[in-house]
This record gives sequence, structure tokens and C-alpha cells, in this order.
Amino acid sequence: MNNKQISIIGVPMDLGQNRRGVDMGPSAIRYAGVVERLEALGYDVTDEGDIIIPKDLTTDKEMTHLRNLEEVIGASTNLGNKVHDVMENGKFPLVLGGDHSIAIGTLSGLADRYQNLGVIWYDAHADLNTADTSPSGNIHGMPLAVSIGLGHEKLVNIRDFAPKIKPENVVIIGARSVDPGERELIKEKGIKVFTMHEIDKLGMTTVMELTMNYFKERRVDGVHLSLDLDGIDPLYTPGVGTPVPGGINYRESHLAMEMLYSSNMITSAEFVEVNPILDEKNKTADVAVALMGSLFGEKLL
Ligand SMILES: NC(=[NH2+])NCCC[C@H](N)C(=O)O
Ligand SMILES: [Mn+2]
Ligand SMILES: [Mn+2]
Repeated sequence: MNNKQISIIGVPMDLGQNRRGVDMGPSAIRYAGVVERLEALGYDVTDEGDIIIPKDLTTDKEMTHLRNLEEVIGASTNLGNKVHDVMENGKFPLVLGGDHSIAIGTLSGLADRYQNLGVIWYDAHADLNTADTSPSGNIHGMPLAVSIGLGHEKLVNIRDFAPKIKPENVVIIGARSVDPGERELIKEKGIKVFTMHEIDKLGMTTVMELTMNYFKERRVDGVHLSLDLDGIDPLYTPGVGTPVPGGINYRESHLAMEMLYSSNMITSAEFVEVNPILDEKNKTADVAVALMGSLFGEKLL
């Protein structure tokens, strides 16, 4: 990692889905020792505290299929502004979730700085739904669609511009639960996806090499890692709201992070969907922090 200064931003958000507790994710990750872990690797770490999640006090709510739309818009705007400020100060933004709807805010801030940003979406899901295709109305199933400019116009235009990223700069890794509308969108937009099938068949080493070569060919000017803890098999990360069996295993995930560290490509990261209420003795937050260790250069020997 070229940047030795890291700013941690907590986002206590649980309104992008319907299982409470994921708002405590940032606390659980801090409790698992994120600051100490990164400091031990020689980084200068600033904990910026938590983003404010506004309460929607409007009485005549817009009738949409999108759960807690106004709160998600407010929080995303606050987070986008914060990510922008952290980058202005020359620091590496490390965002702690919170449900995956927060990626809307993170990417809105990153887009100020990167015109051709690459995005790794490490996830069991594609998060490419819109209000029309969503089976749940949960905005945490929509952030990738929103960021490429598809979905409710208020979400798409957070911080007053759109789109935030290009669909051809996205690589999804670990997908194994994709809705019909998402499948169509992946085909239509030509989004690169390494499902569990490719990971099984090629192995994680090849998948990561192909991912990094893809970004080189695309001449990206930065790479954001958006890591949903449900990308990993629920055996290792049970504390997530939408677990899907048959996921990426613990060592494969470390290998992926170690390869990203060696590539020197990653310019920002977020770790999302840690829900301590659904967890076993903070296991999921512990895995998140261990993976951050590898992402930032921890070695076994
Ligand atoms: N970030 C996540 N965990 N997303 C889960 C999404 C699940 C499902 N595809 C939905 O739209 O509701
Ligand atoms: Mn997911
Ligand atoms: Mn997700």
C-alpha cells in the first residue's frame, strides 16, 4: 500500500435491509481491533468516528417500493462528503458498515477523485437490483445498479451527478445468488463476474490474476474494494443478514487480499454487512479485521 495514512469511517446503517443489528457492525469491527491491527503494520490510523444516519421526519412519504429511501439518501450524502474530505487530506478511506447500501455513498465520494475507478465487488450477491427488479425492496440489494446509473433517480443522483462508475470497470467475485433481473443486467452491460463456479474451476489465484489484468487493460485510475462479508462462506462469517452457503473459504479470501496487497492497486476499501446480533462471539468482525490485515500487508512469515 503506497498510502501509509488510513482514515476509518464507521457507518452505523441498518436501513438498507430488514434485519436489525448490522448498524452495530462498525462497533464490532473496532472491538475486534482494527486500529491496533493496522498500526502494528506501520500505518498512521485515524478513526474519524461514525457518519450520522438521519431520521426521516417527513409526513407525506413518497410511495415507493424502496425501504427507508429518504434515510438512505441522507446517509449516503453524508458518507460521500466524508469520503471526499478524507481523500482531500491524502488519506486512504477505509469504510466500516453497516449494510451494503452504504456503498452508494462511498462510491459517490470516490467518484470526485477517480474518473475511471475500478471496483471489486466481493459478494455472494450482485447487488444489481432496481426498484423494478428487487424481490425485497431492500436498498442493500441495489448499490451497484445505482452506482452505474440505474434505479430511483434520487439515489442515482446522490451528490448531484451520475453515474459514479462504469459497468465495464466492475468485477464481481463470489456470486452465487443472482436474481433474474440482475442476470439480465449483467449480460446487457457486460459486467465481469467470477461466480463460485469460476472460483471452483480456476482457483482463486487465477481469478485474482485475471481481475488485476482486467483492471490494467481498462487503465483504471484507482481500485475500490467493496467486500460484503457474505461473500465468504457462512461457516466462517455467520454474522450476516443474507447468508448463502457454498461461499469463498477463509484461506482463499486471505489469498485474494494478499494478492491485492502485492498488486499495489487498491486505493480505498469498505467492509460491510457485519451483524453482531446474528454472529457467534464476534467471529465475523474478527474475520473482517484479519482480512484487512492481509489487505494491508500482513504476512504469515
Ligand atoms: N448486500 C447484500 N447482502 N445484498 C443482498 C441482496 C439480496 C437480494 N438480491 C435482494 O435484492 O434483496
Ligand atoms: Mn451479499
Ligand atoms: Mn452486498
